Amino acid sequence: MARVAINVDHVATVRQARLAHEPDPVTAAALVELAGAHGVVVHLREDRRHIQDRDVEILRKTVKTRLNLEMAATQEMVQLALRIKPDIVTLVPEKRQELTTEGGLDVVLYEDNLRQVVKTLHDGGIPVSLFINPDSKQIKTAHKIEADCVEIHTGPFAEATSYLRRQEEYERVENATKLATKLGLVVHAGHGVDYRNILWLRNIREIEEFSIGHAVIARAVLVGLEKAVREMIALVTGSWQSTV
Ligand SMILES: CC(=O)[C@@H](O)[C@H](O)COP(=O)(O)O
Ligand SMILES: NCC(=O)COP(=O)(O)O
Repeated sequence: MARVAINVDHVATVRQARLAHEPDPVTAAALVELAGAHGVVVHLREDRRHIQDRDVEILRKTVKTRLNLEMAATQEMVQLALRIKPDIVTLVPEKRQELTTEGGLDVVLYEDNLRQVVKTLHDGGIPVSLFINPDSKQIKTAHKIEADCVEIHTGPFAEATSYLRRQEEYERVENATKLATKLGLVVHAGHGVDYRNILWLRNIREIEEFSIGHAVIARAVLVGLEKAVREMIALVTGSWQSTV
């Protein structure tokens, strides 16, 4: 059975919208672990638009499952990872202007630099995953530069608007997963995974872990809203003496 790691970035997105203290991704991480998640994922972006350095430092002390730090393959981030020592680093491409990660890391183009970054992280005792498109060249190069794991980018599959496109993208994810597994790489999958498309992806048995963020945080806002409003009304009417 595949593991489920929950990305709590967008708890921090809400907090940063007001530069407030809440909601706290550290509290969210504790709750996702209580709910049975097998890991916590955070993407420390270079522009610090959601997760902050302090969050990662505290999470390193509080996460009891596995802390997966997603980051760009830059000197700054590598030094930070070596200091904080997450359980695994996932190297992802980053563009300042993007709304979210737009594509996989081009391991073929940046082979030499990525080999060096993988080695530096390994020397620091940190396993490395590469977030890549479901493409055989990318997978073979990830294996060549001694990554431990690949996270197959499921965004194009998730965004497919017709059944035919979805089927094609699903097959790409499936073939890529099988090739990576054959080469001995651990396979994770993520981006855009939601409560509907997971019913397809869960059939790919070789995927060892799903990395899911936005869909879970978005649903949490909605399924938790009713309780939050009832609690506020109870406080206003005096029918509940809160200890919040
Ligand atoms: C690499 C990936 O697919 C996600 O972790 C994503 O980058 C989350 O962060 P954003 O939503 O800021 O893109
Ligand atoms: N690596 C993917 C991830 O952490 C979450 O992506 P999303 O579910 O927020 O699209």
